[in-house]
Amino acid sequence: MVGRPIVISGPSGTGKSTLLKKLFAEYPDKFGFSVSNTTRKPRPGEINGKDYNFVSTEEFKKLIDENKFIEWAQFSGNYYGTTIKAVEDVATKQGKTCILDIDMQGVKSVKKTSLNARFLFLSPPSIEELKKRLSGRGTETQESIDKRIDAAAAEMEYAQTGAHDKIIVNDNLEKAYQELKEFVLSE
Ligand SMILES: Nc1ncnc2c1ncn2[C@@H]1O[C@H](COP(=O)(O)OP(=O)(O)OP(=O)(O)O)[C@@H](O)[C@H]1O
Repeated sequence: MVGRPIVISGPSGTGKSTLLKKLFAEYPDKFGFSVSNTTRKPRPGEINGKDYNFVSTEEFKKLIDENKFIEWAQFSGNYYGTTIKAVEDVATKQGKTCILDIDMQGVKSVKKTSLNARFLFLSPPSIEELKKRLSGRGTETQESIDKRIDAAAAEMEYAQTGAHDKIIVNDNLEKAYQELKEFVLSE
């Protein structure tokens, strides 16, 4: 059965990608990501509707004006964004439960739509541990780590307001994965 969309959020470096990778590997037919819209040109091998929904800048701007996006952003001259329809399509076209990996602003935005999503917050055991993971991942500069730690504090504060249906602390990966499975399979 296709469940309500599931929104997973939490500070950068908490382990969302790691846990979702495990989930998709174990349940390839049950869960799916939405396809983003972009105005960037397709790279060789990229398939429209699968890798991205490739649209013109004009079309993209029209979707912005019509409030069709959960979130959108502009990077190096191109627009990228997730539409409400793209989330609905995961259920209607792929027959899967949609999983959205987004930040606090995205969570607030989804709450304003009619998507009727379930919200999961993944928390690091502590800010200290989060710093360690971000450094250990080796993908960020010190400046980027500092920025992510600042944003983490705001995310954690927001989670205290009861905005989520479930909070999982990722102190032990296997334990966090079991809790994640219990939550996402409970519908
Ligand atoms: N329970 C855990 N214990 C120790 N390290 C972990 C644990 N879970 C994840 N990690 C490590 O922490 C780092 C950050 O994890 P990951 O990249 O999955 O975070 P993320 O939340 O997806 O971040 P972003 O939002 O920036 O994509 C990775 O190097 C990962 O291997």
